[in-house]
Order: sequence, then structure tokens, then C-alpha cells
Amino acid sequence: MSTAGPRSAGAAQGDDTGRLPIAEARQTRRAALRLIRVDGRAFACMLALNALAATAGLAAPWLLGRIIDEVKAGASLTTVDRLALAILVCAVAQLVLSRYASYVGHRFGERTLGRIREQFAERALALPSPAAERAGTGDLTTRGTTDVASVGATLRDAGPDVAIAAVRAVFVLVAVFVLNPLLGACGLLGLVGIWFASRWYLRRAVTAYLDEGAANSALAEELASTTGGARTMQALRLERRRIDACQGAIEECRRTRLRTLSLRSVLFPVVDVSHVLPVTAVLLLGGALLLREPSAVSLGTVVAAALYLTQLSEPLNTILEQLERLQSSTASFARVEGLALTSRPAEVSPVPADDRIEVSGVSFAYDGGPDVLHGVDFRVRPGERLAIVGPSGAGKTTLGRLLAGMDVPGQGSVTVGGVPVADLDPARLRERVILVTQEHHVFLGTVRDNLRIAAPSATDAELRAALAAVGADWIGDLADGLDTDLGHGAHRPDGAQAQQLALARVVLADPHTLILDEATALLDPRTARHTERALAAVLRGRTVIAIAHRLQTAHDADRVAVMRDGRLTELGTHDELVAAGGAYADLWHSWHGR
Ligand SMILES: Nc1ncnc2c1ncn2[C@@H]1O[C@H](COP(=O)(O)OP(=O)(O)OP(=O)(O)O)[C@@H](O)[C@H]1O
Repeated sequence: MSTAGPRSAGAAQGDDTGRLPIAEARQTRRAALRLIRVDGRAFACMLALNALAATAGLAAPWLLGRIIDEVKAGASLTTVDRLALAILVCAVAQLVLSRYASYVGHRFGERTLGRIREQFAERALALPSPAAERAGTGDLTTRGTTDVASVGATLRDAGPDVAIAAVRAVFVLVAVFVLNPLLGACGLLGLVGIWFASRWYLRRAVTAYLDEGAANSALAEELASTTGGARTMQALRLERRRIDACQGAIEECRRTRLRTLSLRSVLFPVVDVSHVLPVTAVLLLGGALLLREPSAVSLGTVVAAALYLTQLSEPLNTILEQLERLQSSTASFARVEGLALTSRPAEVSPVPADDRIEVSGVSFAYDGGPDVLHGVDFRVRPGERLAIVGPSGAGKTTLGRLLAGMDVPGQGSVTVGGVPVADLDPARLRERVILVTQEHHVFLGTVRDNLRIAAPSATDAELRAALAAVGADWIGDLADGLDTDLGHGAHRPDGAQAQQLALARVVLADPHTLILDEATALLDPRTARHTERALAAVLRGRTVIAIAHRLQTAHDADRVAVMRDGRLTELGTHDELVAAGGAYADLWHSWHGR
């Protein structure tokens, strides 16, 4: 596919609206070349077949010119028949070769589209969570559906068609030059109009199509949040505001579409007129030459040159008609490739020296707001169990996100084995640190599918052991056991069961550090204690940082960190803190009713 077309510098960095970045022209071009190189043989085969088809297509006008000259010279009927038969053979050869070329091209397109889809899924999953949260689902969904589909259509149809047409156009032009350089130059001059119109269009089209894509994403985002939060809107009587926001997004979509339409409405009429010009120019020049200097050119040559240039209109039309699609899918491809700019390349990911976690002078603010963490300092020894307690809004969850590498501190550092956690690539990070929150997604599929996400090669016995470790005894009551369909299937897990599945995944992933953010909050107190005890047994020898409201969790921990207003105010064992008589001691005594 075409990768032409610039994009304003800085697009790759995303923008401050939080939208995902868009690849620049150079990056898009490199990505397209990489995809071609992966399936280079099929691509080369498609080009070679096209070249052969174009060569076969060149024979007819030349042979027709020969027939005219032979008839003028008084040749026999047999000679004319032979030349006519040659035209037929070449036409059939061209048909067969170009059919095969487009078959090879379409297969290349399908395979490449498959690769783009796989890459997109991998990149979307590896997206750093702050980027995914800021971008919202609308942008990501539009890129994964509309944009990938647009690239797919180009690869399947427009790409191979344009490749065939481009090869044919070049061969036809070369053929006119070989026939007669003067007529060739004249024909080429006739194409100047198309060249200028295309350049004018190309300069504007990528930006216009990128704007259209962004407007589509924004509309999808507005519609998704309007339908998702419909009840809340109704309850708060905010419908009018949502309707206005949607209308604004629709208006922006309309404006960007009108812009691309106006570009097309200039390009196409210019092109239609420009097609006639080279043929007319060659006929006029050829006619003048025949009248004034008959030795310079034969009638057959002029006819053949005019026929060649008539042939040119078909491939040029194909190229120009598809230009719009190429531009729009180039913009789509730049948006799809933009995802690559958000993920860190695995090869530069450093390896932690050990499992020690160190938080040094950490301050953090959400999106340019005020600091919600101020100079937090502590170390967690491997195998230690640390509980973080504090009132609502103290910064416990924020600290948990920094420890899990989901956000990067504004100042200071959070390291594991000397390496900033946010610098670890997602796979390595998962081996080291996992954050378990109250949000648990149950994936469509069986219990086994849901668990193997964490450990693809785990045996059934290992899966059952992990479920037992988190107290998920209900699995034993399911008729199909690990084969039970979850979601739309036979069993719909409730909140507590979804949480146990998530915890079983953690057991299987086997990270050295686990950050529990109210991980057992949805379970009833008896089940919660059971699960916590089971987890403690499974995670013995591992580091556990538990963000908890329940003081029992703090009591069971090796040390307790007390947070208040974004600061670490106390740190020590339960007994030390109770003895110190500070905020923790007050909490503990009030919990015990003393
Ligand atoms: N996504 C966000 N954007 C902006 N501010 C945020 C965001 N998340 C949290 N905050 C703010 O950061 C501060 C710390 O919040 P945080 O959720 O970390 O506290 P917490 O101790 O975990 O509270 P809770 O126990 O209620 O979950 C609060 O002032 C909160 O309003």
C-alpha cells in the first residue's frame, strides 16, 4: 500500500488530549516496508507476474501498427492473419497473467492483513494502562475496527489493483518512447495536468483523512460514553449536555467529510479531462509529421502510439480512483501503527538484579494536577508482607499503581532490583509484580481458558491446585468442571467467584511481588479470611504489598505503612506502631472499641 503523505511533526508523540499517537509518514513507510519484507517472495512474484502481463498487453497496439504498415505496403492476407493471431495470443496471455497476478496479490494482502491484526491485538494488550485510560475505548476501538478494515480493503483490493495498474502504465509509456521518442515526449507532456492535480490532492489528502479518522474516533467515544452512562445521565438530568456533546462530534465528522469530498470533487474532473490530452497531442503531432515529413514516422507508428496512450487511461484511472482509498488507508495505517509508539520495545527492557523493591522520594500528580503523593520513601524486602493503610484519598491506590509500573512517578523512583518498574516490558513486569484490584474481568470461554491466560502451559492439576489455593470450592459443584463455559454459558460467576478466578490466575502467574488493592473486598468476611489465609500460604516467600481498609490485614502483615494526605506518616511492625501511640494506634484502638 502507499505510504505517501506527510503528517505534522510531533504527531507520533500523541497530543495533550490524551489521544493515542499517530505514526509519522517515515514510520508508516518503514512499517509498510517491514510487512512487505516479511512476505517478500509473494510480493516479488506479484510484481513479476504483473510485469509479464503488462509486456503481453503491449504487443497488441504495436502489432496493430504493423498490420497498418504491412497493408499499406501491400502485404498478403496470410501476413495480416498471422499478426492478428499474435494479437489474440497476447491478449489471452495478458488476461491469464493478470488474473494470476491479482490472485497472488490478494493472497499477499490477506496474509499481511492477518499480521496487522495480530500486531494490533498484541500492541493493544501491551498498551501502558495510563495511555489506554487516557485514550478511552472509542479511539482504540475505531483503530482496531474501522482503521484496520480500511487497511485490509486496500491490501486485498486497492493495493494489488494499483500495483498492476502502475506496472502497466510504466510499460505503456516506455513502449511509446521506444516507438518514437518525440511522440513519447508529447504524450508525457499531455499527462502534466494529472500530475499537478494529483500532487495538489496528495498534499492535502492525508491530513484531511487523518482529521476524518480522528473525528470518527471522537464520535465513537461520545456515543460509547453516552450509551454506557445513560442511566447516570438521566438520574442527573444531564441528557441535554450529552446530546450537545454528540451533536458537536457529529458536526465535526460532517465538516471533515465535506473537506475530503471537496478534495475529490477537484481531483476527478481534472483527471477526466487530462486523459484525452495525451492522445489528442500525439494525434496532432503525428498527423503534422506525416504531412510534412513522412519519413520521420509511419502511420502505423502514430496509430500504435495513440492506441498505447488510450490504453494508459485505464491504469491511470485505476490509480487515481484508488488514490482516495490509498490516502484514507494510509491515514488509517498511520493510526494503527501509532499504537507501536506507545509500547516499549522488549529488547531495551533491562533485567532487575534481584527482587528488592525500593521507593525513593516519590511524588506524583495526575495529569498536571496537584501532587497527590509527596516524597514517599520506603524499601520492601523480598518475602516481606507490607500493609498500607490510611484514610480514603490518602494515596494508597496511587502508590499501588506506581509500584505496579502502571504510572510513572513525577519525581523520585520506584525500582525493582535497581530497575524502574515502569521501564520493564509488560511480560517481564508480569513475572515480577502483579496488581490485583477489585475489578475482575471474566473472559468468555471455559474456566480453563480463563486460568490459562496467566499460564498457557499449566496442566489441569495445576489449575485445580491454584483454584483450591484461593478457596474456589464452587468449581467442584460444576458438572463440567474446568470445561464449564463462563459468561454466556452454563455458569455466570458472581463477584466473589470472579475475584477468586483472578486470584487463581495470580497464583498461576507466580510473580515475586503481589500488590493487593482491596483484593478480597468483595468476598464475605469468612470467605475473605479464608482466601487471604490461602493466599498467604501460596505466596509464602514472596513479597506482598496489601492496600487494605481492614486492620486485621495490617495486624497479620510484617510491617505497616500508614499514609495520610499523600505522605508516608508511619512505618513499622504492628506492635511498634501500637506502642508508638500515633495515628495507627488510634485507629487500632478505635477498631477494638477501646
Ligand atoms: N485518576 C485520577 N485522576 C485525578 N486524581 C485522582 C485520580 N485517582 C485518584 N486521584 C486523587 O488522588 C488522591 C489519592 O487517591 P487514591 O485513590 O490513591 O487514594 P486512596 O487512599 O487509595 O483512597 P481510597 O481508599 O478511597 O481508594 C485523591 O485526592 C484522589 O482524588
